[in-house]
Amino acid sequence: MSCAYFNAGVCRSCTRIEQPYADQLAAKQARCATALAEFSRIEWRPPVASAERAFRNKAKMVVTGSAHAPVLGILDGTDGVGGVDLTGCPLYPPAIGQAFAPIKDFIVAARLSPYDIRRRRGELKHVLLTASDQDGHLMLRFVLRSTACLPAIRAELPRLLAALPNLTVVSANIQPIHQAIIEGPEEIPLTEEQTLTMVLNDIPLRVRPRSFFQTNSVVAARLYATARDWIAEMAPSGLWDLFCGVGGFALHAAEVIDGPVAGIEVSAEAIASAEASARQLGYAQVDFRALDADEFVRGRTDVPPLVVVNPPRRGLGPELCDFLADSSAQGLIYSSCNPDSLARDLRRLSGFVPERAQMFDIFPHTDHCEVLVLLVRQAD
Ligand SMILES: C[S@@+](CC[C@H](N)C(=O)[O-])C[C@H]1O[C@@H](n2cnc3c(N)ncnc32)[C@H](O)[C@@H]1O
Repeated sequence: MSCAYFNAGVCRSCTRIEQPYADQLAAKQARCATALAEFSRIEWRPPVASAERAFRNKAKMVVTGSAHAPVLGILDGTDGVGGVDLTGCPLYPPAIGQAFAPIKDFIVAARLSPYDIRRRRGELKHVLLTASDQDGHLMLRFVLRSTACLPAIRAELPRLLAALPNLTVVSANIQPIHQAIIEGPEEIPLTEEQTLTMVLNDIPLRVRPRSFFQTNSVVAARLYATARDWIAEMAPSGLWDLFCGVGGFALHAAEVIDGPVAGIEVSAEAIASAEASARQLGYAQVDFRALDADEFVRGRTDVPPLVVVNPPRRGLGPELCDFLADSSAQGLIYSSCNPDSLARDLRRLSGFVPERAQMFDIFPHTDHCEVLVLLVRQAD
């Protein structure tokens, strides 16, 4: 695949884009297999490929330029003020690509001055845009230094909503800190609707402004469907989904097992979304709770036969690994976005043998990927 931004040397985010996609996939698979080489019983299933373009459901654009001529893209790396326009990035689907021009018009009309990192002046830091694949509905978040320009945003918003009829969720995130972190803790809704529904394998997953959601919906759907198949094969009488987010694994699991399913996640907002999906699907056997995973497991003896875990990049950590190793769980399904922390955790999960793994290319043209591993308790 060819990208004009990469070829011009102005964006190097897709570090592997010059490599033919089949070679990228093989290299990524080899890197995962190398990271887990010590687990010799693993049977690797064929990697799951992505579309090469238009696969990203989320755009995170830094805003630079001026209130009269805003630039949406990335910093140009020179003085921390100049930016590169990336609105034609081929990773975005049409629903996202076509929304950038009306959003720029809105920034001009509302006179939102881009945040100037060097002078520490200006208000608008980022524009975050998410699209649902099915209907092209959009969620737009303005990351602002303060609430100062909210009246101007509110005044101009009806015109933006008229220009983008698929724009159903708008919010402002207040990020007063002068740091390279994208989001702050305060989210101010600007539309009544604050949920974007992503339907994956006929399961409605409800994404709110601050929820984690995989950035490649098509490959994420394959990931959840594969986990559901592996769960069905093991036919457990109950299941925990730790780090469940808006409930992707738990809601897929509930389709194929009879017993209780618990989903645990630290974000109360994500849990509210997961509960709403369970209600919509009529799944009374699924119980979602907003808790820290370590806290949830501490002292428990009622561990179900199968546990699904999908932690952030840092992995499970020693406490959770030791708890699971000492528990009565007979199987584990570990979905990881970091083969290194995955390998470290697998080493610590004594008593479990990794038997099967599959790589899902959620992030084409980069070195990142998702790996799903099935671990089975070893007979004494
Ligand atoms: C990689 S995401 C996975 C989300 C979900 N399984 C999915 O498929 O979208 C990791 C999730 O773990 C949550 N998380 C982070 N630390 C946590 C903790 N200590 N306890 C419980 N959940 C946590 C994050 O909020 C995030 O939703």
